[in-house]
Amino acid sequence: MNISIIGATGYSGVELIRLLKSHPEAKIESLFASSQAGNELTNVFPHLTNIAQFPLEAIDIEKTAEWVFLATPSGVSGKLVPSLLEAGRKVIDISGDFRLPQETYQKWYGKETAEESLRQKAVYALPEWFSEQIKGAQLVANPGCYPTAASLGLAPALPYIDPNSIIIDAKSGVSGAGRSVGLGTHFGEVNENINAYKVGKHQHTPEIEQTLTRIGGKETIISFTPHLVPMTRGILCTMYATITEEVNFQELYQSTYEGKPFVRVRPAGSYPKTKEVLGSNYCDIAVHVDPRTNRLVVLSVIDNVVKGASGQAVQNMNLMAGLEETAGLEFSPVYP
Ligand SMILES: NC(=O)C1=CN([C@@H]2O[C@H](COP(=O)(O)OP(=O)(O)OC[C@H]3O[C@@H](n4cnc5c(N)ncnc54)[C@H](OP(=O)(O)O)[C@@H]3O)[C@@H](O)[C@H]2O)C=CC1
Ligand SMILES: CC(=O)N[C@@H](CCC(=O)OP(=O)(O)O)C(=O)O
Repeated sequence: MNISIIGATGYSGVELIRLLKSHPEAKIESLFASSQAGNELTNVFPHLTNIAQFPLEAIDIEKTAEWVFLATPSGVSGKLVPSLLEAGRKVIDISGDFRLPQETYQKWYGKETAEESLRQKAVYALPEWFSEQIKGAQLVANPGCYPTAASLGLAPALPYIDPNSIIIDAKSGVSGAGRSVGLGTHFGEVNENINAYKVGKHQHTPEIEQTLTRIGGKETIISFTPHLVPMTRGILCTMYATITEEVNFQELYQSTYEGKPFVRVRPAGSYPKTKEVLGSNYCDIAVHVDPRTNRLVVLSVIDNVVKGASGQAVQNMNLMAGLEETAGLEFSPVYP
């Protein structure tokens, strides 16, 4: 499979290069960037010396290979995808441009995206829940990082909780904000610090609601508060919901995710840590029942750049191509 990456010099782009270099069926053919076009990949990322030698090209649809990953900031793929589809490419979009209905996207991202008729061609690609739709798709919208951790963590419980009681308290490392320099991710601002941001207005709120509504079959409105924590990679979601029907949640989660290679339901009473999934495509989940408050507490951890972006994108490529879902992704987390 010949592959192009657009946005190859960002954190998800460079993670795609790492994963695809050791994928048994994939061959990276070309890399595209924006401000770095004209430069060499190893000038931007010296850690890839003798591993990946590529020029960084200015975006040119004609020069793209059959499989195209878009790892560009929001607002870019909405403009590129029409020509990519016309050229017959298979497209995996890591950005948020094709995840939401056009109007909802414009409201929450404050940007334009593709026409709704085109947007509807995209399959929302959370593989553990929508694999049948992903197989054979030409365009997939890779889920966001927080929506991946939150949706995988809450989905099995939906028939047994009040969908409008859900509270998601999430923490992310700074790589979630991308590689470009900004005051919010400056060392002096992040180190020895923790802060909430975008309370009540984070762009992943409607995406999580859309996914839970679709899986649970009931209109779901959530409270979602993300926090920035002083680490590089990783997301922990601590999620609360009122229980409406008593079931054995541990057994429910284990049976739901049986045969799903990248979701590991941890033993009852566990406290998964972000380092236990670092650099891997796993999402580790633990469920706790608090009988005093009648609440379910779910803990879910991922590496935001792998299961939250590029690893899940490769998992989706595997499904689209009819390969083993795990191809190129069977490695252990890095520890410590
Ligand atoms: N980081 C994460 O954990 C996750 C990110 N995402 C999403 O993935 C996408 C990429 O994120 P991330 O890798 O963090 O971003 P980065 O900011 O690290 O990288 C952005 C990439 O896009 C290129 N780029 C910048 N502006 C433009 C433009 N106007 N047109 C074309 N290309 C452009 C940059 O090229 P150059 O360097 O040459 O300027 C760079 O290669 C975003 O939409 C993000 O929201 C989704 C899930 C998780
Ligand atoms: C820590 C941090 O800043 N994370 C980013 C993650 C967003 C992202 O990846 O953007 P998409 O909307 O394209 O999915 C944020 O909260 O905005």
